[in-house]
Amino acid sequence: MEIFLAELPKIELHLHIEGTLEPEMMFALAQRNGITLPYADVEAVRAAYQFANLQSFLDLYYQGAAVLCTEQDFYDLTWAYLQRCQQDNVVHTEIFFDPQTHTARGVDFAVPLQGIRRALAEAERQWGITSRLIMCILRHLSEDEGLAILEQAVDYRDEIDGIGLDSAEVGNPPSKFVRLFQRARELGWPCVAHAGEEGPASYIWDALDLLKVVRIDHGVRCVDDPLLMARLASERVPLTVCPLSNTRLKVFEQMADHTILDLLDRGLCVTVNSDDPAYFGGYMTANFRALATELHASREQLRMLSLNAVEACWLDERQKKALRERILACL
Ligand SMILES: Nc1ncnc2[nH]cnc12
Ligand SMILES: [Zn+2]
Repeated sequence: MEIFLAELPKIELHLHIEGTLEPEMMFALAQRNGITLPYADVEAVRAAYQFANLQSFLDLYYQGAAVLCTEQDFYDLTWAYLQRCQQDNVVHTEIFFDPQTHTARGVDFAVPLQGIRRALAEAERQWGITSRLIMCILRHLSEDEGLAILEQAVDYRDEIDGIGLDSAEVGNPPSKFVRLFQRARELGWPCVAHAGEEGPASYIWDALDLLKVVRIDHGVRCVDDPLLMARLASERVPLTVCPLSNTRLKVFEQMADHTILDLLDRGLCVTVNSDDPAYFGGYMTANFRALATELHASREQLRMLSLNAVEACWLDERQKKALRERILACL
């Protein structure tokens, strides 16, 4: 199984680049930028990663992101993640970034974008890893603040491939962002949204019907609503599920309780992703491994999860066909 897990070509569709900041890099960048961290050492950072829910994670995630200041910082962060992709046989990745987290600290809008883009281009050149970049709107902030950052993105239209919605879900429903997503769609961007991670199944309906997203990030709360599950299956709406994240943030008490394989068996287009791997204890292979060891997923199911990600990704049909063949060749 371990060889199969290593060799299976993987496609990642739910990855926050700020969530790949390993404690070692957090310390190195803090030192480089003259920032004092509220931790004595790397071990103290890791020890602090005990989360009760999404908000307790987000507090540390935004605090950690404050060490990212220059284009080189974002390049180094993204490059380290792409090296992990290479090791894990991730052949295509669609990455989120949160510009508002950085512009709020006085970092220019172009800085994260250009650092991330430079690393993505280098990984495609060196290793053939293809990618897309999705700009996320922070839902705990106002729609007007989100609209302002969306207008800044217009100047970089060709360097941003889609718009997403993340951060604190409960109390910040999709209905808060209808105008923003309408504007994003008018500008030609495909849209995605976190929905049904901690929030109710109704947020998934609203992300689809009000925001007209093409994928749902997480979406695991759909199990509470049989009508919604039937719709997701019949329309093959992709759900970018994040198993290790879900257990670390207590969306499921333990991996044995995770419903991803039930959703797969019911015909939903579920995929496996790592979300914020530096905080949740594992990158792509670790997420697949957790399903194999703790949910007893078969090779057929794991292959199907990877094929679903091909279906859900934003590559063109020719590239998708080539990826499908590589996955099906993996026995
Ligand atoms: N899992 C998650 N849910 C919502 N917002 C996030 N930002 C980074 N990771 C997130
Ligand atoms: Zn996420």
